Amino acid sequence: MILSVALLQIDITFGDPVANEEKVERKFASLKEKKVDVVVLPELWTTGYDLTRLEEIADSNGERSLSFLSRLAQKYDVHLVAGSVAKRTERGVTNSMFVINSNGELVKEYAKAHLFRLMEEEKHLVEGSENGIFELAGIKSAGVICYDIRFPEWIRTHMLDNTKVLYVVAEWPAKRIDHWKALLISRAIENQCYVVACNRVGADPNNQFGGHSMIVGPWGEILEEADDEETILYSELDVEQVDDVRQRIPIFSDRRPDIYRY
Ligand SMILES: NC(=O)CCC(=O)C(=O)O
Repeated sequence: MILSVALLQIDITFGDPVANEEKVERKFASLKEKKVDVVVLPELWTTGYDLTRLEEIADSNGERSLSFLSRLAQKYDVHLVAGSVAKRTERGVTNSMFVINSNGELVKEYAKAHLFRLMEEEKHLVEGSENGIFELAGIKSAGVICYDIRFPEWIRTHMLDNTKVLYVVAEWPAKRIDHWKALLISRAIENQCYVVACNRVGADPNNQFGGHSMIVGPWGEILEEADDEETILYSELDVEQVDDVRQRIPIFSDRRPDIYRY
């Protein structure tokens, strides 16, 4: 089975959900003529890291973003791994990913589990504790958010039941872009899965963001990589390749959880 993906590597207007929705709408209109199965957006694409104004700009229960995304999914007949948005909930604001199918239905919601202190997330956001596993386009998949990729044990938790595609949405700064690339390739090799990773570009008052959105294959090969400009990155994933690699080096059946610490 071939899965065709399009990653919207965009700049994000700081603290301005309306401007960001307008941009995303324009990007959808410019998607290639050929059929795309899944469109991926970056982390916190409605607000950016304008965390001190979340009181004002976070999305109440995600309602506004869900309605916007659901309309786009239906209009363009695509599934969405819709980055993440600042969602106001009863227990605080979460950094939440919405996965929406082409009928406009919410398939999965995942709240970022590991908050990133270097960008002061822990002062303004509350963490999630549920996994990001879902099925999309008939493929067992998982989604995580940015800093989460530094936790191989969390990613492994998502990959144990034959998950084949790992989506990563991010606002990863340029100064650590070498870590971004190495971590994505490592997560693909050690889990023998596709990694579909969408970062943002541009700057906010505190950071310059690095782009280099990537699609990595289950053998660790970079299939597509963007530079640090706004772009739409396309790729076609041959999902059966995951089974081939897992048969060649059967790490999942060779694991020794009886001797591991966690
Ligand atoms: N938005 C994030 O979680 C950034 C993570 C990051 O920059 C890192 O180095 O990790």
